[in-house]
Amino acid sequence: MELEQLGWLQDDELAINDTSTDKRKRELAFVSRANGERTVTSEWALHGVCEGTHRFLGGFRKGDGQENVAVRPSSSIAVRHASPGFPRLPGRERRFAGPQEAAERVKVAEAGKKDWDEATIDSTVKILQEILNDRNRRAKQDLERRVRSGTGVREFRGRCCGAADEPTPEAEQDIAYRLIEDFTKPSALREAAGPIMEWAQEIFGNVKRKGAKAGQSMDEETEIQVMRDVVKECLIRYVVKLINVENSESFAANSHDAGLLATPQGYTIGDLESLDVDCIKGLMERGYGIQENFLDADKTGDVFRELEMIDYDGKLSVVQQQKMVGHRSDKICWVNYEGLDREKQPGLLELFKKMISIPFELNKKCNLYLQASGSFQIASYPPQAFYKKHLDGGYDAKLNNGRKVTAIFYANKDWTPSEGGQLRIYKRRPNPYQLEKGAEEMKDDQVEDDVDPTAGRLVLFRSRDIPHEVLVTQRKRFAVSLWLPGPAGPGEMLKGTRATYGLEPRCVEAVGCRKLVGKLQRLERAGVFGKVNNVEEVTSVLANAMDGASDNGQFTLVEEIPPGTNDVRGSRLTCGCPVFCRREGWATGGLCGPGVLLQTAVLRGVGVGGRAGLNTCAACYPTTNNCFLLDQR
Ligand SMILES: O=C(O)CCC(=O)C(=O)O
Ligand SMILES: [Fe+2]
Repeated sequence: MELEQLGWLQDDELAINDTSTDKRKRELAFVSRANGERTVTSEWALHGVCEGTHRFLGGFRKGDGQENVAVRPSSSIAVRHASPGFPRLPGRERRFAGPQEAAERVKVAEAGKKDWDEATIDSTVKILQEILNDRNRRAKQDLERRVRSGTGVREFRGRCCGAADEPTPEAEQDIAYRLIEDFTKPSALREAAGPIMEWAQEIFGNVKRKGAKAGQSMDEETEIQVMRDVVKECLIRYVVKLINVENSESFAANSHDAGLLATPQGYTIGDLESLDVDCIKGLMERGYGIQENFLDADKTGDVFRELEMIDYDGKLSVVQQQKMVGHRSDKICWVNYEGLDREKQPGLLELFKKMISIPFELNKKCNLYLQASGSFQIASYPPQAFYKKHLDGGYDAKLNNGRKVTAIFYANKDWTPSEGGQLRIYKRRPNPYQLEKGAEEMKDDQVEDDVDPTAGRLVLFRSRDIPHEVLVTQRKRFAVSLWLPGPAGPGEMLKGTRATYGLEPRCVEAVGCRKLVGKLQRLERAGVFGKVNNVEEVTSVLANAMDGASDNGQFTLVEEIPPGTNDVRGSRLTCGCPVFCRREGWATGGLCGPGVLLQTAVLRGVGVGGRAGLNTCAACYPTTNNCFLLDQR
């Protein structure tokens, strides 16, 4: 097996990639440490993504000095000896830096930026470019994966495995593509060169200091390689951070794009506590949630007056599409935040800001992988208008317009049921993933709720799953809608528990996990959703691979967490056991055999004995690579 060092993750942790040509193995990344003998004998962890049905997302760390490490996603990969390129490194437990920490570091580094002279910056930019383009642009691909992780945004076509670097016409339109290109062009790298190099120097200095303390030193060749790896990692992290900031800001500005993942870290445009737990729970469980007073009465009044003005000014028009004739009779226009008049539209400004924040808040609290969005539809339904039953999105190629969640705000004062115009919500249809797993197809849509378009009310629903209509209205009725794009697969369901919606996922460190057969071990960087105590639901916390799409790599179902603590007594550890593993006799009944057993179809419960506990390590978000160093595809 060939191994390639992907780069430094944090001081003394190294990411290693299996570079063998077998595509199924390609994306495995080991996070590892080497001892002086250049063999993996100390603690190691692994994280990875295997393509196809054996994809797994997750990671754990084991603490004994075992030399053979094998992962069996679809075939076995054994790390017997680390690659000769392994540097001598001091050993120390260390967590990965979170984005805040990274941002702090960037800030520190930025402080000294001015001291860099032109010639040094020029040569640094050359080095950075070289790193990005080295070895079939591996660093750039890594950057791309991190930028795109979880977004469902198109992959670069034909780029995998170092294919030709020709962007397709579509790629050029793709926001991720554009941002990556923008932030890696020479002029942008000139700006970033100083901070990145200073940051890298700081980390490198730490590594050396720690090495010296432990009486270890690197030879010159190793030192160069290590520094290069550190620079590469800093470069990628720095650019990812800039792109995330750019992404979140652009949606308070003037973007019409379906954007990148709405990453809550560092989000400052609006607050991320606008939604009630019940509203989120409703969205996750029955497919729709309702929230009153999303905007206060004064601001809602402003919104109403501003909508009246828009209508009065003749800015709204009927939808001309042939297929819509007889199907809807409202008038609409599309507006984004930047298109608003700061003086004359304070209500809509406030509303847009709050609605733009919704995907960021939902991503913080659920596993929906929503993208940022900033294009609002303003609709006016004159008396007798309607919008017949429809879905806003779908799953198959024809219907999938990317929309995952519909958010609608109403500003119509004192609405009474006799005035009609209700949003009629039908029962959530089972999605293809549920059908595949045996859920029953629904023959006819059944009415679930009639929602008055009352002032201050926000409705969220699953665009792909909830049939809905607007009943004939007797009075003019306004609606402000925002569609939040997101991938159809991930996050459609969280399995194993219903108690975790609306709770912030966080990393956990599981101490004292015992596999069914074997000794006490540590389990790190599992994800856990909040601290709750819900006896009714049996499992109160779900800790899993955080991809939300599958049970792959899912580890921990926790039975109870006493209120107000993160300590867990009597948890159960689960992990997947692929059928082939059992066939080949690999199933030793636990997570940590000589082979790491990874889930495909069957889940196994593994007892966790004794002192099992989950301690939060940091509030974090699954797709930001800070606790899961994963590329999520
Ligand atoms: O205005 C509403 O309540 C719903 C409108 C709607 O379904 C749509 O615009 O797709
Ligand atoms: Fe709709």
